[in-house]
Amino acid sequence: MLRVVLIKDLAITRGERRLFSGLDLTLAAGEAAVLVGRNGAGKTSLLRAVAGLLRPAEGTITFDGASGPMEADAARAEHLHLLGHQDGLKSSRTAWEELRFQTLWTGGTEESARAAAKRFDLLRLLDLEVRRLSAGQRRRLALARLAASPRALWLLDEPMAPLDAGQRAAFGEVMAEHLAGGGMILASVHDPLPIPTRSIAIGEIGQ
Ligand SMILES: Nc1ncnc2c1ncn2[C@@H]1O[C@H](COP(=O)(O)OP(=O)(O)OP(=O)(O)O)[C@@H](O)[C@H]1O
Repeated sequence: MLRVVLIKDLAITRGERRLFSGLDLTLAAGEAAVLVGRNGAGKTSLLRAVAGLLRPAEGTITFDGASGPMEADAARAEHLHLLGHQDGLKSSRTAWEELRFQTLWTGGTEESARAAAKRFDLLRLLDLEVRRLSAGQRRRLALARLAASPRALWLLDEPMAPLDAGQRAAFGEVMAEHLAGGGMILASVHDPLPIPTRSIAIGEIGQ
């Protein structure tokens, strides 16, 4: 089980532009941190770097388990879930086919997929093709997939954006349970999350 993510002296460059440098961040089991900053500051880029999809210009990102350092590729493959702006859902499958397939693929069970669908009020929508869902419904399906999969580190890129007030509250409860179970959350946000978090300013002077 992943217990700690350590980011040390990180710098990220896109094209010719240095987005930030000298970023240090430690995230331990049970903790949530939010990345805040203007549009284009580099919040998404940082999440992608933690997920291993973007190579930092400088610095290190390392992962520790209960018994010490973990190999980074294995830690990412087995313990991390990135939810980006694009929900990453296949549009021609039904909501249930997609939720079931992806939950099983990431180590969950049919029961956990069904429970997550209920949690995000998706039961009436499960027979619909993904392309027929609204933006908020698609996000709820992506969040159900997240909740149904046993992954310790949630990397969330503006997860609340298309959700209505009721669904934001429901997702807040799911996040709180994830943290209480030893999970970790690193999220890019423009609006606060409904859980206790630490704020990390991205792209400020000195970074
Ligand atoms: N492939 C790329 N090549 C060059 N520049 C890129 C590339 N991808 C992103 N960028 C630039 O990197 C910068 C940071 O983008 P990023 O998506 O990380 O910002 P962000 O803080 O998440 O912004 P927002 O709040 O708008 O979502 C932006 O200026 C963007 O144009």
